[in-house]
Amino acid sequence: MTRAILTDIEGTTSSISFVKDVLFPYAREHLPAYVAAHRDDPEVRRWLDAAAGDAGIARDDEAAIVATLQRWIDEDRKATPLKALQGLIWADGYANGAYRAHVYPEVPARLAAWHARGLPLYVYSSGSVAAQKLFFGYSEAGDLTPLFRGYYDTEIGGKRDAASYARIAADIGIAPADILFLSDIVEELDAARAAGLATTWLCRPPLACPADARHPCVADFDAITP
Ligand SMILES: CSCCC(=O)C(=O)COP(=O)(O)O
Ligand SMILES: [Mg+2]
Repeated sequence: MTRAILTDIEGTTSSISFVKDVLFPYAREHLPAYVAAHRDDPEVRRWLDAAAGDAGIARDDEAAIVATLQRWIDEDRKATPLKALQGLIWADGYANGAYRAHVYPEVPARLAAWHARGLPLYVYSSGSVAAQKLFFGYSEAGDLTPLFRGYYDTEIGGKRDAASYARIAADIGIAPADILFLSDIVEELDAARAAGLATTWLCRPPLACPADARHPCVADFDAITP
């Protein structure tokens, strides 16, 4: 029996295109000026140092760190320091109205219906928790954050690692089998299943569910019956 829902964002609640064609270019463009303006903020410094450590760059070589972060954006690297810095940069774009986060049309009503039924809803995304809260706080459908009980990012572990889902289930305090994980990425669903979670694969049009799909597969949230 489903007692909680854990959802991915990109490709699941929201289009891949919004993340890749709007959010990533915004972060890429504004990264140099943001780092220059905030290099001494403790949180920014922490993530710049972490990125430098991961990349084997001297922590005082700011130009190399910025260039590395921009390359990671181009490669869609799910590196925790990059994701944290992206979240900080995106805050300005949401606040000044440069964009609002895309959500598929049926998603807000379906989340609201599950929430009204008493099903606790959680997010697990490679985007930082701060970025997730901005995303749903400034969505095209308005502020959806009251619908969510909690948020998880890669600080709890990678999305293709079964141990991450075990940690999330333990943190939520619900048996893994009673948590339904929604994602568009089969490797994430495989990892969640390995930890004992129930899974549903979102294959958004123009993609279609393959006949031999190894997870329950749907085209949208209306087809999910938890
Ligand atoms: C929540 S902010 C935008 C999402 C993001 O940065 C990203 O890398 C998407 O990852 P997901 O795990 O939601 O597919
Ligand atoms: Mg996804």
